[in-house]
Amino acid sequence: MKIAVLGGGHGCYAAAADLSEAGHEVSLWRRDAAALQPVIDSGCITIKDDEGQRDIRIAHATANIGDAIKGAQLIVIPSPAIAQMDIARAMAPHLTDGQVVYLPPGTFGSYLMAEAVKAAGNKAEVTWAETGTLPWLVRKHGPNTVAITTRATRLPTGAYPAKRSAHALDVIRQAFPVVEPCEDAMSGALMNAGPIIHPPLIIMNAAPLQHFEAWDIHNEGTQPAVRSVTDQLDLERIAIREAMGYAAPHFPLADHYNSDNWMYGDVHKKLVKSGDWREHIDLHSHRYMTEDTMLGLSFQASVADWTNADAPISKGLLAIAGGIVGQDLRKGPRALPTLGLSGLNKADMRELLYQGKA
Ligand SMILES: NC(=O)C1=CN([C@@H]2O[C@H](COP(=O)(O)OP(=O)(O)OC[C@H]3O[C@@H](n4cnc5c(N)ncnc54)[C@H](OP(=O)(O)O)[C@@H]3O)[C@@H](O)[C@H]2O)C=CC1
Ligand SMILES: CC(C)(CO)C(=O)C(=O)O
Repeated sequence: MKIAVLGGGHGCYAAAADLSEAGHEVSLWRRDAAALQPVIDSGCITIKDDEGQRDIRIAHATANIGDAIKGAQLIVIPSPAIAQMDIARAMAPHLTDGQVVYLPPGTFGSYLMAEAVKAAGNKAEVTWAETGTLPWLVRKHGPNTVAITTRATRLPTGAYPAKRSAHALDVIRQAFPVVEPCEDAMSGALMNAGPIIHPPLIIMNAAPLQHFEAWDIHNEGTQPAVRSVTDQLDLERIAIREAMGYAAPHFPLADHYNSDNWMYGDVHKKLVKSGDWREHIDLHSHRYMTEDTMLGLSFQASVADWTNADAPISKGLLAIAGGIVGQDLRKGPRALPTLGLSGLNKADMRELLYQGKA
């Protein structure tokens, strides 16, 4: 299948390499042309994983987004949510009927990006979908080398508009056989693990993160108090899902630590052992704050308000994060009131997510 991968981060390079190795014809686009040059020059991305090290040929690498998207059945955007609106605007002139765009993970970006593309004047019948995590635990080890700690074993995925879920899932499954359907884009967004795992990790580790040059939030940064707050935050996410009427499995994050039922299987020990997560995290600019907290947790807290679900941990963490960055994160860019969606009743919200905005 022809697949476009959009973005320049760890996940995009893993996507381009893995999907190429699986036999797909991949076009990799990133906005930073100079940074892409090593891939263009060598024609390859090197994978390091349990199978060893190998060079994978990438069919196309380009800084022209129109060229990357042309003819692609599937467009995969494994980029942080903060990149989504810029990428939507850059893609808008080029999307065509039948294409499927997959956001692993999404942060409700499938709804926002679809509407941004329509607002830019492109009325093509494109289906958007999102899941709860990146299909790889991965860090770059060089300008065209990725170290993949593991791959996802389950990818719960919701589509926007949900009436085209079957088409979206059929296309995505060709690239990601472990995809599992969930109700709609909001259900997919409420599977996102980033806003659950990262806010407690960065807020409760704020002092060591600012004191030490590098700190491993998953190793010494994950103490019982942090786990306990994370578990409570995740129970709030699940209560919100239930208040929305979404069915189990809810992918409790505790499974990531205790079992092999979660999206990556039993991998937490491997992640800690890799040493790749001992890093410098700037509390103002790192995506754990700008993506998972300012967008993702703010979205979750607003859905809690909208469904009248009790969510003291979500709101408490959001308030402290707001204190760190000096902003009222209740009014974040993805909070339902900011999106103009908080006035809908549940039936109208369901209809919007199923049919798409008229
Ligand atoms: N890495 C991991 O193991 C995991 C990641 N995730 C999630 O997966 C997603 C991808 O993560 P990861 O790959 O690590 O992210 P990165 O932090 O590596 O992504 C950074 C890249 O995003 C691109 N980018 C940033 N802003 C923009 C923009 N406005 N327009 C276009 N491109 C932009 C930049 O490309 P350029 O340099 O070309 O400007 C940059 O290189 C995130 O949502 C993350 O939360 C989830 C679980 C695990
Ligand atoms: C590994 C994981 C799931 C937790 O930090 C992640 O999201 C990341 O590193 O970006």
